[in-house]
Formats: sequence, C-alpha cells, structure tokens
Amino acid sequence: MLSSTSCSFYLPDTEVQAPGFSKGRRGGRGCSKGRRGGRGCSKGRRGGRGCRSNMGESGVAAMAVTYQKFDPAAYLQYNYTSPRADFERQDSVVPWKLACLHRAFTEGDIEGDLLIDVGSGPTLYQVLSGCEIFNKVLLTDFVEANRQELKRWLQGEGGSLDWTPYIQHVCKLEGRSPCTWKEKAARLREVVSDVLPIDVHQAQPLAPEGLPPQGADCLVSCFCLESVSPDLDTFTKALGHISTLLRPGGHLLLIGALQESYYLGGPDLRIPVVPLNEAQVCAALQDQGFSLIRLEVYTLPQDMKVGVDDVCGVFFVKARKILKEDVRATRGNM
Ligand SMILES: C[S@@+](CC[C@H](N)C(=O)[O-])C[C@H]1O[C@@H](n2cnc3c(N)ncnc32)[C@H](O)[C@@H]1O
Repeated sequence: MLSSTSCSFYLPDTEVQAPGFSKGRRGGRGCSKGRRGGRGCSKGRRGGRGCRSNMGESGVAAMAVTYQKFDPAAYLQYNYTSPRADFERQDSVVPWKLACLHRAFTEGDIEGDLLIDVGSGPTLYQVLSGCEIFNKVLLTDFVEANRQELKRWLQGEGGSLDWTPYIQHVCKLEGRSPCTWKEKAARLREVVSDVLPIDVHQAQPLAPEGLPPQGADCLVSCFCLESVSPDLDTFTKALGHISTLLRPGGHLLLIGALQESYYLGGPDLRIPVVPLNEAQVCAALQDQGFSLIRLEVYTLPQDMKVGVDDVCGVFFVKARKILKEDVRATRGNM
C-alpha cells in the first residue's frame, strides 16, 4: 500500500477537500513535521513578509549561479533510477507521481490546446500523460544543459536516461499494452513544439513570442519552485509569476518536495530547497489566486531515502486558476 494520503485544509475562506478520496492509512497530514517551516526570516503561516527584500533577491542570484553547475546525468541517476523509480514496487515514488499525473489528466476536466511544463529539468515523465490530451506541449528550463538533454531525446538521439520503462508504465496506466510505447514516444516527440528558457523569478517567466495572449490551458511543474527559491515568500511570488502563463480557469498540476532543505544537483553540488509543509503550499496557492481541487501526500519509505537529499515526502496538487469574476465575488464576500 502506498504511504499516500489526501488531506483537507480549512483556509480562511476556502475548504480544501479532496473529492472522492478516502483517507490513507496515516489519515492526516502526511509528513508535516513542523520542524523547519521556512528559512531565514520566515515565520508562521506565510513566512514573514516584512523581511523579504534583499535577502530574497541575493538568494535568488546565488541560486542562479549554483544552477549553472547542475549536472543532468547525475540528477537523473540519483532520482530516476531504482529504488525511486522501481516499477515493480507499489510504494516507489516515481510510479506514485505517474499515477497522480495520469489520474489528474484523465478525469475529464482538463482540456485545451497548450500545456506548459515549468522547470522541466532533464526529465520527461511529467508530460507522458498530458501529451495525449494536448496538441502542443512546451518544455522549459533555466539551465541550458537541461534543455540540451531534452532536445537530444526529442531528436531521437537518446540521452542520459532510458525513458522506455517510464513510457511503458504510462501505457499500462492508460490501459494500453506496454508494447505500444513507441507510439507514445512518437506522440510526445510530435507534440513538444519547443524547449524554452524560463526564469520563474521574473514577472514574465517566458518570452511572450509564440505564446497565446490568454495563456496556456494547463501548467505542470514538478520539484521546481521550492528548489529554486531561497524562502517561502520567493516561492509564493514565483507561483504568482508562473500563474501569468495560465489562462483563467486553466489547471495547475504541481508536484514538490515536503520538508526538504537540500538536494544533490550533481556530485558535491548541494542545492538548497525551501522546506515546505502542506499548509504552506495551500496558503501560497490561495494567495496567488488558485482554487485547490486536490492535494495528495506521499511519505517516503525509509529505503527510498537514498542520501541525495533530506526529503521527507512529496505533495501532488491539482488546482485551478480562479476566473476573474470569481475573484470579484470572493472579494465581495470579504
Ligand atoms: C529539482 S529540479 C526539477 C526537475 C524536474 N522538473 C523533475 O521533476 O525532476 C529543479 C529544476 O529547476 C530549474 N531551475 C533553476 N532555476 C530556475 C528558475 N529561476 N526558473 C525556472 N527553473 C529553474 C533547474 O534547472 C532544474 O531543472
């Protein structure tokens, strides 16, 4: 059985409930430890707004420098091979992420033309379900080496990781034979129209050329915002920046680390992460105009803690960008 739970949160004006979910074995708040809850001047629910300023900005600049040393092949080896990606194991984290994404994409409420993946890194797993729904998918990353890694796979040159077992696994989730994996790989190569540079710390994270003015129909982003933000305030702001890429009413699928303070982006490259708990994720979403549909939590089994980070769990969020008229109605009620 997966160490997965769905959670309910009661925010000031929103009841956040996981519809149609039964509580998991742990029945509650997953891996919230309350042990760190933010860095530097972060305090309480939102993490001390008053102290943002130079600290956040210099932290962002320092992270940009650190990321120039990111090693795609090492990162893939640490996080996307066994035991974290063991398709024979029900409680392995990668199959859990693929199942969350598959379910979210196939519930019938996500549709449109354009899917943007924010901070793709060197990975493709996050768009394996969405590529069947959207005719256009944009992959994005800050680091040139990651964009090159993705382009190599898209051009059929292989790459640092063999994605075949991932594609086969998603074929199975879709009720198809794993033997059809080549069709799915071809579909992905067909619909990914570009691999673009992005910076989530900019008010306009992507160059606007070629993007529809109304925004994408769906965003997916995995392990990006908390891994590039020096504090909770910067994380929340980055969420607001990527929200500008999404049309009102569009969906956001967000996967991230819980209570993680660092991960390895290469041998000897410790990248700091803002440690988050579920309530902070929910508060940031509400702050930036998202209405939460579902939050699920996966707790890492002991043997999945392989020493490349201090992650404790993983959250999966399905949310919707609030329509302008709903924002007005919400404000009217305040
Ligand atoms: C932990 S990795 C996540 C990669 C991948 N999405 C995954 O699920 O494994 C964080 C990614 O954020 C990217 N990144 C770093 N700074 C960024 C920024 N300012 N804006 C957007 N992405 C950034 C990194 O290059 C890296 O690929």
